[in-house]
Amino acid sequence: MSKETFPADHSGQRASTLPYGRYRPAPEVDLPDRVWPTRRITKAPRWLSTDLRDGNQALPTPMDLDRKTRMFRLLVELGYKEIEVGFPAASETEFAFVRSLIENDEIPDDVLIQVIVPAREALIRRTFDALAGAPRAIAHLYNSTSPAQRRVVFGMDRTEVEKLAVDHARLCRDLADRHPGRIGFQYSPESFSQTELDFALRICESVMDVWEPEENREIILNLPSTVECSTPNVFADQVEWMSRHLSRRDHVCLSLHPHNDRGTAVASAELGLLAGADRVEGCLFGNGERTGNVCLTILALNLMSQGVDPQIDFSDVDAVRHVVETCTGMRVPERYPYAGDLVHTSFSGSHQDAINKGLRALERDAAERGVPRDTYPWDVPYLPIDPKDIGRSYQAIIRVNSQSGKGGVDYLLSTAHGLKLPRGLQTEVAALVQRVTDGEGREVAPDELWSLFRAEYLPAEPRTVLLGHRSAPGERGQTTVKAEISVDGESRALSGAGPDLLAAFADALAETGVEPVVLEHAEHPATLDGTPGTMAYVRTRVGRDAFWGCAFGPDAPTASLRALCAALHRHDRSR
Ligand SMILES: CC(=O)SCCNC(=O)CCNC(=O)[C@H](O)C(C)(C)COP(=O)(O)OP(=O)(O)OC[C@H]1O[C@@H](n2cnc3c(N)ncnc32)[C@H](O)[C@@H]1OP(=O)(O)O
Ligand SMILES: CC(C)C(=O)C(=O)O
Repeated sequence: MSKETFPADHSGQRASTLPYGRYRPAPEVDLPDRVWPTRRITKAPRWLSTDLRDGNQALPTPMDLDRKTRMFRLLVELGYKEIEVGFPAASETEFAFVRSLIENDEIPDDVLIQVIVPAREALIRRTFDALAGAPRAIAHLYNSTSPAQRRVVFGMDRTEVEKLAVDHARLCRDLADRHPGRIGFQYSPESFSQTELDFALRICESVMDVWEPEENREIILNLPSTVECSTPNVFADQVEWMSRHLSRRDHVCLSLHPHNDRGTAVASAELGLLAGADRVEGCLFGNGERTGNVCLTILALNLMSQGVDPQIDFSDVDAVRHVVETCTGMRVPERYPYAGDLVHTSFSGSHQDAINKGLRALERDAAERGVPRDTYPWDVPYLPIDPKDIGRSYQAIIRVNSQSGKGGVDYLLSTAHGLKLPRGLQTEVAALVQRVTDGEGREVAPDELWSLFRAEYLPAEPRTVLLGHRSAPGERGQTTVKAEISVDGESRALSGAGPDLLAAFADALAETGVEPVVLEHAEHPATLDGTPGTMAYVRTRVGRDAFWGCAFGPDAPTASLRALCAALHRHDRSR
């Protein structure tokens, strides 16, 4: 044997020409005793939907009043209790929407609306005008804090940016004090994840000094990864560091606002929760600036998949998706977790086989234990959750193309038509289907699969037709049969004997010049074209070859004898 190492070294993998040297890694957080890695998420966080704000500001065509109202109602129906309804100072539409919610009494008593505003006086005043008459609301103040934003956007140093935040926090407090309803506060050090932690802490503390959180006067500090710029563990360290260092922590709701620039917003949010956050802001299906906000749908269903109640109703995820797609004009991609068209669909044979077996085992185990199938513990390979739990039917779970095997074919024939093909027949039908899928390079739809199966195994006009039969016990435990058949339209009366009915019929058929030997036989109750009866499968050797035949009949004996005729038909056709 060669002494060469395996796998081979990677010297073939060459340095790229990408200018990676322009980019700097995220700074590490000095937190050697971090605790988040050993924690688990055991309850749903507080959720805030920002579909109507961060989601909306990222759309090529922002939602109009009608679409915003439709989205708001959806969010309420789903169970969101904190909803950021807009940026009232941005436009007339945004302002009018907040007014319409308040004036039309659209906000349920247990739902808190939130409005966002930057640290700019005129915009803050306009925002509070929008809230007139609201019994309760959260005013969400933000300003960016990262070194780059301080330098290029504000042209300010740390102290000046801190003053900007404090002055406008004070204005918010003054306006809130004059508001007849109850206005809570949220502050976001925008671009938190790119801000030096000591400065993020300092500015949050200074804002808190103005808002004075205390018992029954919670404030929300929201930590955005405005641009996601590190692996989720670094974000988690940042969150844990803040959570540990913040004063008045008992009166602070620590919130996260992850974006998805690196494609890891969900992981960042989940690790951030482990790190001590209480609340997550995000959007349905991850809508939002650039690559989006963290996806609230995924976060919720990830919780469900771990046995934790997400407290949001995604029991009909496709209906939710429909409303979101209509309101935003965005499409949820096919492979999108939980909600994409293809995420519960399997084309590949080994997956289909395992899913098929897993679903059957689930049905069987649930029935054996007398537990309803829909509450029985889920353990089906390749399906992290039961698609039914989020309102999806099983129709699309298995689709057949050239990557598929017998498990998939069997699944479709059994779920759509109640067939229980014997294993050998499954293999044969899969090969038949493969000739189409491979030969024509395409998928075979369930209806087409059924037509293929019927044309091959359930011939409408077999050469040999069973017209009638009568059986009786014979000598030495044998069964005798008298049968009337027609072969190529010519009627014949036959009789035979054998150890069972099928063998007796095979014996009788010898009179026609064929001598079938029954090798396998199966049958089960079935309904064909709305008629209840029996489906039978018979594998017969004729000469050197063996053929499966299938037939439906009003009773098991008739179906079985017809299945033998169907096998002979296939034998004749093969010659
Ligand atoms: C990360 C986020 O998602 S934050 C939310 C962002 N959302 C939006 O911007 C959507 C709505 N925004 C808008 O409609 C408009 O931007 C408006 C109405 C708010 C403001 O419009 P304009 O007055 O034309 O200002 P513009 O948007 O260009 O803002 C830039 C100005 O605001 C300043 N600014 C930017 N962010 C902030 C902030 N957080 N706090 C205070 N000032 C800020 C900038 O320094 C700049 O000031 P300058 O004009 O003196 O240079
Ligand atoms: C202002 C905040 C919350 C924001 O939208 C962001 O930083 O992405």
